Amino acid sequence: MTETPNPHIVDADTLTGEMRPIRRAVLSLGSNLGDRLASLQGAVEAIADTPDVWVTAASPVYETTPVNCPPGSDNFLNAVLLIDTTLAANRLMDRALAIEDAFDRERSEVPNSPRTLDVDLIVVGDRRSNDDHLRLPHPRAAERAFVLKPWFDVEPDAVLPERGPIAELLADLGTDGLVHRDDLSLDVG
Ligand SMILES: Nc1ncnc2c1ncn2[C@@H]1O[C@H](COP(=O)(O)OP(=O)(O)OP(=O)(O)O)[C@@H](O)[C@H]1O
Ligand SMILES: Nc1nc2c(c(=O)[nH]1)N=C(CO)CN2
Repeated sequence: MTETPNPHIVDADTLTGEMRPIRRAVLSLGSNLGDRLASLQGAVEAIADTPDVWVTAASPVYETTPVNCPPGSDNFLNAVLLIDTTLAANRLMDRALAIEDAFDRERSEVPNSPRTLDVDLIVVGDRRSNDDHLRLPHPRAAERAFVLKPWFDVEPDAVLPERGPIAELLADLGTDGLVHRDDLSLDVG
């Protein structure tokens, strides 16, 4: 449900027909199972192949210590993508889940269990949502250096709505547990 101060104001996601604004979105990619780089690169290609989505930047790749994961979990590779899209945010969420499935993502009852691919929506324009299916901005992004650092690399002046400039959030959080893998990169074509 989109939050808007005036219920008669129609959110962009409820518009039908030809007119849809282009919005900038930030996607976080993660993998700590299988061929991690291949999964991240595959996700970039699948997102780039999505109609009405244009990938504008891929961040550097970071090797990151698992945060709030089961004991013994392996390190992640994490990166961030900037996209422009005219897709409704819910359609983008559906697409992200389908891409995870295509890369053999298994869903477990165990929170934060190892995964071949995680595609999270961090922000989609100024869209707010508080559905189980789609929470925007991502409710845990502000506490995640593995999201904020790669995002900062590609958009240093970005602001996380209601939380503030990501540069400030990152300065408070620090970057312990993150290693820039300058031997790895994502190709946006
Ligand atoms: N902004 C969002 N990005 C990704 N998934 C979201 C978002 N908001 C809600 N979801 C929902 O969360 C579910 C995916 O949860 P998943 O198991 O991938 O969480 P996770 O990535 O392990 O943990 P976290 O949400 O803390 O990153 C999906 O059902 C998806 O619809
Ligand atoms: N380092 C790291 N830790 C995590 C990650 C992640 O992508 N990287 N994702 C999580 C749930 O989405 C939980 N913990």
